[in-house]
Amino acid sequence: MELAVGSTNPVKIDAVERTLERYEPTVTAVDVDSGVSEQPRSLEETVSGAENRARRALAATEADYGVGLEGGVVRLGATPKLSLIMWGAVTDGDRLERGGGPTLRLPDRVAERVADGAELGPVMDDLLGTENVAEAEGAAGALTDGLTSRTQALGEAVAASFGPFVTGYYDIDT
Ligand SMILES: O=c1[nH]c(=O)c2ncn([C@@H]3O[C@H](COP(=O)(O)OP(=O)(O)OP(=O)(O)O)[C@@H](O)[C@H]3O)c2[nH]1
Ligand SMILES: [Mg+2]
Repeated sequence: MELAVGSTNPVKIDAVERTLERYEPTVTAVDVDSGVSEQPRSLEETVSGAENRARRALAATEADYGVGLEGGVVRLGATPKLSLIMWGAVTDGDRLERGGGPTLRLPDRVAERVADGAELGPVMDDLLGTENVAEAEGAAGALTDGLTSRTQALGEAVAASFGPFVTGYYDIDT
């Protein structure tokens, strides 16, 4: 199975390769524009980023499927707290399916800076004293003491958005 992923971040490529291992995927990383801000700030913007990445990656290749993954932040609850969300989109050029990964609350000192306009990755690096944690365990790994990782978390979004293409359960949808 040939897959085009709309990112050159190795963590995203790895998440797709590992999750879809059963289908013996050949994965091409495509440097596409997400069409949304570097740090999406709503569910809609995050999902749009994933959709654009999936469509643009497929359009740039001869792959069977285009896959897009996007991380964003949303406000949850009454207090102005931010949570990290991860969404995926998969298209075969005809249908497009979406699916989400986990949601993790951000610590207040991280959320405050992201709310002020900063991008999550660099803020996490500052907090942890790391370089490019977004290409390693990610905020998802750091905030759970390694109970999950960015690869695993993104993998859930891949599974959720790819499922409709490989099961028969959606065939009766209109
Ligand atoms: O989904 C995520 N899970 C994580 O555990 C995580 N840790 C950090 N970030 C940051 O969230 C922002 C948007 O992410 P994003 O989808 O634009 O990815 P990215 O910028 O790393 O790659 P890409 O844009 O080159 O594809 C970027 O500031 C990332 O650094 C994460 N996002
Ligand atoms: Mg990005």
